[in-house]
Amino acid sequence: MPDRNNVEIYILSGFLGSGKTTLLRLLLEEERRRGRRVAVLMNELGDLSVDSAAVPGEIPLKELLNGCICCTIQSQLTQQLLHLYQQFRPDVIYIESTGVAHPLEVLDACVTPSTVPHLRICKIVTVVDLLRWQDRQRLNNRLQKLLEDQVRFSDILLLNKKDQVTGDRLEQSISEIQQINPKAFLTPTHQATFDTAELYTSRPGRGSPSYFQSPREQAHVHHHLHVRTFSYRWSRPIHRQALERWLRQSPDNLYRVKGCLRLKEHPHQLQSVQYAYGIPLFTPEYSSMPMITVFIGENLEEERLKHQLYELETRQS
Ligand SMILES: Nc1nc2c(ncn2[C@@H]2O[C@H](COP(=O)(O)OP(=O)(O)OP(=O)(O)O)[C@@H](O)[C@H]2O)c(=O)[nH]1
Repeated sequence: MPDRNNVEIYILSGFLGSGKTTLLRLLLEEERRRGRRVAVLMNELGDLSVDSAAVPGEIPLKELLNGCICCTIQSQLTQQLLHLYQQFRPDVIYIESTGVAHPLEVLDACVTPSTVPHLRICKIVTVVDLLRWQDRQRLNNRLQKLLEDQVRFSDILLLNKKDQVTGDRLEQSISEIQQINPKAFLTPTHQATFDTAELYTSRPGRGSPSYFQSPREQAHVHHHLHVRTFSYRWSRPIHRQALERWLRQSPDNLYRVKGCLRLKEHPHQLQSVQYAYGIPLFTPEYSSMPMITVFIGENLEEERLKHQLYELETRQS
């Protein structure tokens, strides 16, 4: 059964000036009609939040200024999300990331052992500026890659500013973008306006969100995200070497593992585990954290991986 305390999280991504705030305004208006409790988390690169004026005063808003979620202020994002949850118990939180944020890294900042019991990452929506897309060769390689990754790791693609492009060029952009991400829902938009029903419903064939809360494990799975996350709650200490071996052999589409656990070697000491790009790191964790580890990747076979973790944990005891 879904946990009633799960707050829906939507990440709004897209390059600088693509139309994220325009989209946020639209979504807040839609939420007002639906009568849901909403909160917003905004991240700006500078020390002034220009876009926060788009959020009506009655809506709880947290701002992360002076840094990009994915680079400098990941832990602040986690804290702010938890504050929003604890203070306001909203039904939904929209996160507007900076235009240079990598969606995977924003997702990474949202999914931590302390947030997963309360928050449910629903969709990543990317607003693509069609003019910028068509002109992307003028950006440096790193930014071109970022633009493509914003397309790649998205569930809903709004090809915005369609009023600025001609029919043939629109068709060409659609085809290029579909090649990069054939799974996302894609629609050309003006002023980021689209049928928001697409945001709140799972599309057939891509599965609907499901949650597993068995006594044995409490895992939290999102089938409808292109990039998937799930968490695993450990019930006993695990051999460090066995986990390292498992991580080394893990599929390439597992991008990130992080969380807390106990190792057989020091069963009384909580450990933090961090893994990205092939290298696991264990460090003692002195704060009180649940023994939950979070897994992030693309098209992960959650059931199989969870089964392997369960085997790993029980085989050795
Ligand atoms: N022509 C045109 N302009 C648009 C459209 N959608 C948004 N804009 C304009 O594009 C500009 C940038 O829009 P924002 O919504 O502020 O973009 P943003 O992604 O939040 O910008 P940053 O926060 O700076 O990254 C504004 O002047 C919008 O009015 C569109 O469909 N067509």
